Amino acid sequence: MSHDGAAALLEVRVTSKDHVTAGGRPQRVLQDLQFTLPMGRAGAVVGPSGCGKTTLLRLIAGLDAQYEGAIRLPAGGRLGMVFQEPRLLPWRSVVDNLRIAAPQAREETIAALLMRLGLAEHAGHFPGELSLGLARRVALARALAIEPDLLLMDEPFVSLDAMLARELRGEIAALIDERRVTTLIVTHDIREAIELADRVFLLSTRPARVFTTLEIATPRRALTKAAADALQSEAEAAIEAMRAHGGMRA
Ligand SMILES: Nc1ncnc2c1ncn2[C@@H]1O[C@H](COP(=O)(O)OP(=O)(O)OP(=O)(O)O)[C@@H](O)[C@H]1O
Repeated sequence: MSHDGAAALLEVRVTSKDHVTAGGRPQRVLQDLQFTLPMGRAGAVVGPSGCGKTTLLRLIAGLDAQYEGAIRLPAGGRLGMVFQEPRLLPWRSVVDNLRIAAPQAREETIAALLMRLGLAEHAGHFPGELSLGLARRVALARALAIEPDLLLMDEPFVSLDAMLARELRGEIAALIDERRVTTLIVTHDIREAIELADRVFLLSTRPARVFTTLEIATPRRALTKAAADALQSEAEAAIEAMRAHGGMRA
């Protein structure tokens, strides 16, 4: 594998990735999985439960180097990551969590980020005092504080109630537009992906590959319900066709 950062886009080409099962046998999780995402754009990876989405994100983040293929990060190569679990330092306040992650960030930048994400009044709170929704916001603020060249998010709305999830989705969409940060979001929810991304990569069942890419041409803010419905139908038809072929190339 190779993992370097000098491209004008995120380029992912995973020829193969195996995990070892509890019984000690190799299990192919990803095979011939390829996609690209231009700088400043948002991509969403959508796939069935257990198909390998988190595995893919870990390869892109450089947390797992055991794969065949090549991954090139957008120029700069600085990564911000929001995990499913917020993973904040429990013995540090919200503002300290940001300061520690981004020691070079100016105090005003950190204060502005906390304000922007509705966290100003929680700056002195400790992670244990926060709801999951707030902790996710802190994790997002922390990832943005480092001014990443690539922002990776793994199921940022999972386990939030519908209203909170909608609210956070709107915030993230606005932040992506404002900051033009190249963003890759993993989700199992097609509608969520269509509403957030410029490009949606649909993954097959295991071993996962990208079997369809949806281009969301309309600017995010101008996406009408009718246009989102049409894209969702297109995605669902592609998934049906993929399943009908037993996960093989349709
Ligand atoms: N470290 C590991 N060792 C062995 N098997 C693993 C490891 N990590 C993941 N797996 C297996 O690889 C497959 C893909 O897991 P992964 O978590 O990447 O899928 P996912 O699409 O993110 O799932 P979900 O939608 O449930 O979050 C699963 O069968 C999982 O059990």
